[in-house]
Order: sequence, then structure tokens, then C-alpha cells
Amino acid sequence: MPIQTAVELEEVSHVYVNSQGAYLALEQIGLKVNQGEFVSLIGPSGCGKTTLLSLISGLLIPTTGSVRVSGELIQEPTPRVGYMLQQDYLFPWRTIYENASIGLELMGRRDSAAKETVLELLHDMGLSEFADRYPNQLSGGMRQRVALVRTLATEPDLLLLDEPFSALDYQTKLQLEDLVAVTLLARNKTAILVTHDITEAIAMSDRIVVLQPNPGRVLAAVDIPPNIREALPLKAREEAGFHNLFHRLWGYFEDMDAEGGK
Ligand SMILES: Nc1ncnc2c1ncn2[C@@H]1O[C@H](COP(=O)(O)OP(=O)(O)OP(=O)(O)O)[C@@H](O)[C@H]1O
Repeated sequence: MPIQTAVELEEVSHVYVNSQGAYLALEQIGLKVNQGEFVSLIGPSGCGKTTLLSLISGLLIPTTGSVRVSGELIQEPTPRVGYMLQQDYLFPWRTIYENASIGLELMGRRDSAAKETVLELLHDMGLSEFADRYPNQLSGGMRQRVALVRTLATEPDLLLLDEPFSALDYQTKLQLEDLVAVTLLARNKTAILVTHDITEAIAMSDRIVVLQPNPGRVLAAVDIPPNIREALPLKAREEAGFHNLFHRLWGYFEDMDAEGGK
């Protein structure tokens, strides 16, 4: 099968304008992500990672340049793109099933096929027996799994993951990384992850894009070697070359610190 481009950013720049003036947050970003690829964005605080995700999701429109998802020009939020955040934003008064169904409801889908989709995903995430519970009866990791079900239920082409594991304890985070990797792989989903955790980025990705700040630009793109890429995130951390890769990426941060301190 020919490789298909899932996401394409061409010469994307973004300027925030407010009462204090204009700030160039991103400059001339070019990025291509293939169907089924998992790409992580890393870089120091303020380098524009979240801005980039907002542009890809259509929450922001680039000042110049274009963003395409599955070939379609993004000019407003679209169901083609699912967004998962650090906070789960579950509604406390809705059951787990009702929370997981909300995206489909908003699309006007309340049919039996929609119900089946949600129940199947809840099952895949080990949440079947919690479908009638409420969010406050679940742990943080379980709640993030519900958020993942809610995101996947609308069958987006692309998943944007903005630090979805960062609020979790270490053990839960590692378990959820594996679950997300297995789930996305089984469905051949394309994903872009923003994380501050370099090991997480290496363990989960096919490719890592390093951004530099002021203005946000692509500093480097690093392909993950097959042995690491093909292992699940927990095991990937034990693979040969993992630590070298960590030090290489860490080096970019040190260089940026040194540049910033000049
Ligand atoms: N609404 C806004 N108005 C003005 N400037 C903004 C706005 N939102 C973000 N910025 C600025 O744009 C730059 C990029 O912000 P962004 O949140 O995308 O960075 P980030 O890499 O995601 O940061 P972090 O890692 O801290 O989450 C920062 O300098 C930030 O201060």
C-alpha cells in the first residue's frame, strides 16, 4: 500500500496578538506525518508545542502557511482530529458510558452502532464493569482511559495527545503508555504527542521532532531505530541504543540552554 500523508504543515508561522503587542510563537514550521506514524514533539517550555497542536486541531488558524489533515485544509475544528489532554475533563454527573459517548452524541450519533463502538472500546480498555460508575469512583489512570475511549469513539484520523500521562503516577503512566501504543497500533491511528518526558517520547514514537524557542522552530527530527520503535514503550526502555538516544536528545536541550544563556 502506498504511504499516505496524514498531516502536512507547510511554512506555518503563528503570531499571537494581544494588548501587549505581537509575539511570533512559531516560524516557518514544516512537518509531514504519515498515516499510522507516531510523532512526538519535544522542546523547552514556551517553544510552541501546544500552539502547534492547536493549529493542527483547527482551534487556531496559522498567521501564514497551511495545515492539512488527510489532505483537507484545516480552518476550524474537525471530527477528523481527536484531542486528548493532561486533564480528563470528564463530567462528574455523567456515568463513564455517558462520558465516553459524548463525542458521538455531539455528532448526533445515538444509534446502536454508536453504542456498540463505545462498549467495545470500554471493553478494550478494561473498563466494561465501570460503565455505570461515575468519574469520582475511578482512579486517575482509569479516568484517562475513559478520555481515550471518548477520543477514539468518534474515529478520528489523527490523535493529538497533549501530555496525557503527565498527571499520573509513574507506574500508571507506564501502563497507560503501553495501552495507548497497543490501541493505536491495532487501529493504525496516526498520533502526535507533546511531552516533556524525553524517555516517553523515545519509547512511544517512530520519530521525534525537537522544537527550539523564540521563535518556535524545528531544530531537529530524529528517527527512532526499529528495535526501539517495535517494542512496546515499557520494554523499549531496555533496548540497545535507548540511552544513547536519550543523551543525544538531552544534548539538544543543553545546547538550547547554552544559547539562551548567552
Ligand atoms: N494566547 C497567547 N497570547 C500570547 N502569547 C501566547 C499565547 N499562548 C501562548 N503564547 C506564547 O507562545 C509561546 C508558545 O506557547 P506554547 O504554550 O505553545 O508553548 P509550549 O511549548 O506548549 O509550552 P509548555 O511546554 O510550557 O506547555 C510562549 O512564549 C507563550 O508565552
